[in-house]
Amino acid sequence: MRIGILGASGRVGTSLVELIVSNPGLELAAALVSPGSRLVGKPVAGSSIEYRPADAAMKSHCDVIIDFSTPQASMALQDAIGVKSIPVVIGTTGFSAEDDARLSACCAHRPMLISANFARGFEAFRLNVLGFARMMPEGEPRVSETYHVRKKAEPSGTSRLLAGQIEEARTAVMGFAAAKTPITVFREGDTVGINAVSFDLGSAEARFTYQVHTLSAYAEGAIAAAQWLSSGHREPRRYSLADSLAAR
Ligand SMILES: NC(=O)C1=CN([C@@H]2O[C@H](COP(=O)(O)OP(=O)(O)OC[C@H]3O[C@@H](n4cnc5c(N)ncnc54)[C@H](O)[C@@H]3O)[C@@H](O)[C@H]2O)C=CC1
Ligand SMILES: O=C(O)C1=N[C@H](C(=O)O)C[C@H](O)C1
Repeated sequence: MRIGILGASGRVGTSLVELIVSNPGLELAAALVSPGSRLVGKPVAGSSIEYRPADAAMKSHCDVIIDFSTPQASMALQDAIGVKSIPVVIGTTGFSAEDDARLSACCAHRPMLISANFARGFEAFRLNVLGFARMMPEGEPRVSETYHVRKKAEPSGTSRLLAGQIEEARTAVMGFAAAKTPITVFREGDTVGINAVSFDLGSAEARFTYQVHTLSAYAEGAIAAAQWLSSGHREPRRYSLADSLAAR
């Protein structure tokens, strides 16, 4: 399978490149970086290709593209792909509501799997949190996150996803609009990712914590999703991580 990476010089992109070039069953077809990157034209270690600016995406004959870049770069990739049917896995977070709507519209042309968190086990963590929220809707939820200091101070896509889905679950059970779930943001050193959810029941409290130790957890999950998305004929629509895990 020929994989293109958008954001190839980033934290996750670097891990993706390493995993792909060390897997004989995979081929790195494109390593796409910022147009002004000092890496443009330089060889990608362990491969036969060079780092290329993102607008070279469509000259690379990829079977699938994996994107861990920025919302702006990700949307520019969609414009570059146009109406072509190439499958795309998107890990980039921080999209505006308008961008997210445009991504959904692009799914009319190609299958796209979009997830705020590809790490192994995150889906099980998410489902357990929502299960608790549905069983104990009176529990006051709080979401918190700890990431590396280079991540913006605003809540992560993961926290926004958890907070929003907890609200939806509680509203559905209680029959009236649940309060917004508060999110507390911590930035600490090189912390890869700690996501925590607590439910205060007054006389008791439940806590769920999910910690990612290495960036490869995200990269492994994204590659597995790309293999699923590009295997067999996938209808051109928007897929979630849950879709790929349920069908394995
Ligand atoms: N869904 C998931 O499981 C995960 C998602 N993320 C998200 O992925 C994104 C990237 O995260 P990191 O790798 O930590 O960030 P990073 O800042 O280390 O890497 C971003 C990469 O995008 C590249 N880039 C920026 N503008 C570009 C452009 N115009 N064209 C091509 N490439 C461009 C940069 O050169 C860099 O290589 C963030 O949105 C982050 O929230 C991060 C980890 C896990
Ligand atoms: O930037 C990160 O590191 C991560 N970003 C994603 C997010 O915004 O949720 C996924 C993961 O939490 C790590």
